Amino acid sequence: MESTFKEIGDRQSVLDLDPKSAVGGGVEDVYGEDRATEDQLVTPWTFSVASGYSLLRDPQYNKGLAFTEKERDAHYLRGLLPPIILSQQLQEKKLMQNIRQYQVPLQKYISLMELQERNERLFYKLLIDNVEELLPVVYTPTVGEACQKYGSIFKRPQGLYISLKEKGKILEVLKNWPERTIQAIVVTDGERILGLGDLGCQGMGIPVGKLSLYTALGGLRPSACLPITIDVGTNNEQLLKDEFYIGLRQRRATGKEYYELLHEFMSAVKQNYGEKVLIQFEDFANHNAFELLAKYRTTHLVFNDDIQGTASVVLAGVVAALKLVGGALAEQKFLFLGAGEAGTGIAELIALEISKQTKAPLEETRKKIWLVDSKGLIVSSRKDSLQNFKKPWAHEHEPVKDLLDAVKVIKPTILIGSSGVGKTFTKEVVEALSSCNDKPIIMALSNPTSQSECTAEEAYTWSKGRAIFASGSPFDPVEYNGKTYVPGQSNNAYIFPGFGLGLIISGAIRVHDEMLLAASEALASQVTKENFDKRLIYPPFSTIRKISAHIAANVAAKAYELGVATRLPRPKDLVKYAESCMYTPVYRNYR
Ligand SMILES: O=C([O-])CC(=O)C(=O)O
Ligand SMILES: [Mg+2]
Repeated sequence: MESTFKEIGDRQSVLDLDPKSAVGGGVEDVYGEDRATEDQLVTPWTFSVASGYSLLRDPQYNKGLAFTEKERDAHYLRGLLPPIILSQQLQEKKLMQNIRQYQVPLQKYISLMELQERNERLFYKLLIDNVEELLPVVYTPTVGEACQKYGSIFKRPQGLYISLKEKGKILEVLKNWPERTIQAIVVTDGERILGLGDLGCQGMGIPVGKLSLYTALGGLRPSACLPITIDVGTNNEQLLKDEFYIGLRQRRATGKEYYELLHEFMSAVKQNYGEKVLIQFEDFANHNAFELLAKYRTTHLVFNDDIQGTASVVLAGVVAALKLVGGALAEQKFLFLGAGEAGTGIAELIALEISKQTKAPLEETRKKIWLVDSKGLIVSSRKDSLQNFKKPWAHEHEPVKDLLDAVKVIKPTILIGSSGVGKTFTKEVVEALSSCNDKPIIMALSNPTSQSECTAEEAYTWSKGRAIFASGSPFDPVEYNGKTYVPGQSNNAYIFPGFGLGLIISGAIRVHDEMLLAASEALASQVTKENFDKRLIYPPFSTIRKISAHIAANVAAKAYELGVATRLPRPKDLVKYAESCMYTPVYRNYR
């Protein structure tokens, strides 16, 4: 960055960023051992610029109309801005007014992405201060539509694209990224974007959105986050025919070709960024997701958000819901629609937790959990034809052809939708579930909203107001029989930002399942009496940074306990430490 500025012109100024002006006394955007590295990179909070003009065009440093008189004098900004000076607060007010004028969610998305590319601190300030309103814009459901149209709304690359063309050169490609200190990577191959299927290279919207949440909800520095899309082609015929499609125009590479590229990628990441860089696998198709996770979890700091992040958030919701409904986890009967990453991932984590609580072997606790896939209930007679990740769930039972029949014979207390297919919790299904439960727990997890197994309104109406309901994408509160019901959002966004923060502040080098249980426990413990009184099983997103600090602390504590934390000595108060490490996007003063 420094050299770029130096090269542009002959005039130079030194931007001296005053650490005292930042909330947290200047420790805000550095973590543990990386603190030294980061300080070296910007020592002492200084970098050179050629002109105010380039300063205004650098999203990391630009403050727009918030540059002070002194800064305008010192950094060649005179005349480049209108005379007025706005506070960050007023800038926020103006932006929110603008965004609210847009009726179409995608327009809001585009304007927020433009802000991110123009003034990063203002983007994050806005997102943090208006998280409940803006989360559905930068994240599900709108991000799904953005990916579908990414080819036409794409303006500037927001992450790294690694395609088959880069085979043999991935290390060089990583070096093209301007930031050297990377702490978190979210990577997709675009094959199963939310419940929308194969969007190929246009899946980039997902790693970009997830990493925005890493910063806004979990406090990671934006510059330490790297979104990556691996492009091995797409099997989406529509995209292949689309003249504006931005990815490789070929069908997906599979088998050896696919795994060699992925292996080169994983090795290059470790070589370039070290073993403490976190790699989050996101929205891979089932057939690769399980294999990649199994292969790399013993050599890299990785987790799969759809398998493990989702599992952790759902377990937390179930534990909280049982406080409303009564009964122990081990007494519940679970039925899933969908036996892919989310379904089997959640099922396994629940079985693990029951096993931990009751000391019963995992093979026994799994028997409380039943899964339905597109061919009906997963039962032992189907075992030979099942994919490996489904086999643990093939219990002894007569074949059952569909979800409705499965609800009738299994009589679950908790129904979980993880199929990626919308409108599958029909009136009959919800009524059958409600006929055997006073307070049926329904989780319709598939995203975006169009793929939700049912809507909040349907769940409350068909259960006659008795359901405890949560969904992957947000729904507005519902009026039913004069009462207002507020649905919960059971989305891995509650977990991954704090989870990642916990891994990073402890210098963890591996992810273990116990760490996911620790995250889940921390989230469930953040549901207050006030939330329960409203029948909420998750705390509101407005308190997410506090929640993330608690999750991070619990995860870090577990990492130390398991001996996979490398940041020594262990900070005494991990919650305080996590909070002190979080990036805050308040403007800094430039001397
Ligand atoms: O992105 C989300 O909203 C949750 C998620 O991981 C998915 O649906 O794949
Ligand atoms: Mg996902």
